Amino acid sequence: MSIIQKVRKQLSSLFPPIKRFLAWWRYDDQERLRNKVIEIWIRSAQEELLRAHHLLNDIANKPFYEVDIPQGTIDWVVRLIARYEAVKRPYTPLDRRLALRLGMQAPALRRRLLWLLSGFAFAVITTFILGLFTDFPLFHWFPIAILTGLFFYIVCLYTGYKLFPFIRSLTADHTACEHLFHANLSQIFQQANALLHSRNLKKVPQINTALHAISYQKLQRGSMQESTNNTVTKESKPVPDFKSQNQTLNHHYYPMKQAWERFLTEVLHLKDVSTVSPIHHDLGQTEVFIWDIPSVAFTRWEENITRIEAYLKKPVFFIHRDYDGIGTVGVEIAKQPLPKEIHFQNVINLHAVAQMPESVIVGVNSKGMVTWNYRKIPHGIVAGTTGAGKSTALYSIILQFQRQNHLPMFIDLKGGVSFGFVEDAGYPIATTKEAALELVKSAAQEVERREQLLKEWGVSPDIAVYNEMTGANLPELFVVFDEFAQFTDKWQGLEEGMSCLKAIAAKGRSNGVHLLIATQRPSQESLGSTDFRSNISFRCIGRMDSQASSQIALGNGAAFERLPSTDYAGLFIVRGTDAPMDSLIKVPFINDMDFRRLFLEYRNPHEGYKLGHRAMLKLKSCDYNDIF
Ligand SMILES: Nc1ncnc2c1ncn2[C@@H]1O[C@H](COP(=O)(O)OP(=O)(O)OP(=O)(O)O)[C@@H](O)[C@H]1O
Repeated sequence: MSIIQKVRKQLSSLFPPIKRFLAWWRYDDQERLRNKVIEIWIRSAQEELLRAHHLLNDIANKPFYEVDIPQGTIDWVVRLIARYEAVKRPYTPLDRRLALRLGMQAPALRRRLLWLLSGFAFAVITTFILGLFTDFPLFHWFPIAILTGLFFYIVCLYTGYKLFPFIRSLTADHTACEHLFHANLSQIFQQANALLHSRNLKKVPQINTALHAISYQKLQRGSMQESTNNTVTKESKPVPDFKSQNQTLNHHYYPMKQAWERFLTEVLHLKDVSTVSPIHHDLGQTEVFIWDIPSVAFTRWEENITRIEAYLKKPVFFIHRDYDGIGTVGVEIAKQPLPKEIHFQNVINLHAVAQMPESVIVGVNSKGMVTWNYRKIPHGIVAGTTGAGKSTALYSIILQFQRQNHLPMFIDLKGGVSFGFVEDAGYPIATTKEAALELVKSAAQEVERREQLLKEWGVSPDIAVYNEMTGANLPELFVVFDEFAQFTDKWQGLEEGMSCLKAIAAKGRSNGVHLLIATQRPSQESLGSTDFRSNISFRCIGRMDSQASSQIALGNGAAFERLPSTDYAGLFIVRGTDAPMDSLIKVPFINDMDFRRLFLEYRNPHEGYKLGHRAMLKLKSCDYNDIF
């Protein structure tokens, strides 16, 4: 081996760590800091709630006359739970001072120091060079150095580490906070809340006092609001009073009475509809009409969702077969239509999303965010006619996969028009059918390899448990098809490709290999056999241009009948999410440029991961938490 080759070999072994260091320097600083802030935020909220829960537990285990805890402490517990009940997000611990302190301590400080030093060095070198060639008095270097240092420092303030927009986005982004709350705190909160309202604790006079104080305050606040509302709407028409808690038993007047009566007579062909009236429950964002009409079967309500929406001019949220277990049909109506457009940045906080490793946000319905848990429902399809917003839906899901450190792999047979750039961030992409076949084959091999690994380790259920037990870092893989029909056109590799896809669809869940398929026109041919289709249970279906396509995608005509024929961009019917079946959602909008920018901000942490091979090149992730 010549000397040059030896040197080159030595140097090449240096490159990966240098590359990794540069990637860390460029991409991870803010990410890590934000994750840390969120972690601290959640942890302190958790501690708070746990303290409250333990205290309530203590009280519950004592006879009520032996409770000698000061009233102030009990007030604190009751208020804490009431506050979390009203606003579902962690509270004060994320104050500006804390975040700022964190921000100042870590990378920002380091970066600013670097700028300052470079400014200083620059000034010294310049004055020295000037001194060499001219009779520039050298003692001037000191004020010049100070000025240049200051200049660089100001530059870094503007271009460097931006913390405030993050705080603003985190505190303003209520939905994301709610999601964080739901993922991390809801269980402990519910336990504490249930305990607080248990029969045992209601006997404790101190708790009663605290509860009364809170409800009194609420009442006062309510009456104040009412009086302000009255002054504002003095001239408006009187509104029927449905305030009595959350239901009305007024059988003569209920909201949308005329519309309902028309629906009952014209669609359900009932006579004398004035004698039937629903019980009305107001649930905040939605309202339920509970109908007790034995002659109308549940399926007739379900079949007529589109008509109900047309008569009431409001979207149906869900039809309950047995509302509250009282054997009657409950038609839940959203009070407001879905927003015309919601922007990705306002709904999805990528830093919060990184904390929820099993699910991604797909969109919002009338009650809030709708998520897809890909560990439970491993494969998905996004379909819709041209302009339905499939790409947008894919973009927001893919960005979330990426931030959760999973490994999306792309098959873009339009020659890489949509996803070609992902290569720049180190993600695999196939742009020809042959390459696609290779990718699909190696994904299927990966399923087998992982199956083997799980068997060897005796880990029965899934790859997440395997990772936890062995300390391995096997990423969840997502094979994303941009337009599936292009892959399933007749060609010689189709049969082999489809059999690999079937294997992934059947065995991918426990092995962490997923399919996400986008297509314009779902058909028998383009979606393959029924058993393949039935394994793809997450459905996100936009407007379809025919009843038949909707039938294939959803098993009913909803995507053709229920979704409007104009202005349908971003509206989807979803299945396999945490929302009720066939929920109508709006997908957040993100344009191509923003998607590209956000995607390229983050480099593939699993670069070099060899699919289907036993030996893997693992990028060892550094634990930079110690900077705190
Ligand atoms: N969530 C959304 N909210 C509002 N408008 C949207 C949304 N998604 C998409 N749109 C609008 O619809 C247009 C088409 O969106 P997109 O390219 O995602 O559709 P598509 O279904 O992928 O279409 P094609 O199949 O032709 O590629 C966008 O340019 C945008 O104006």
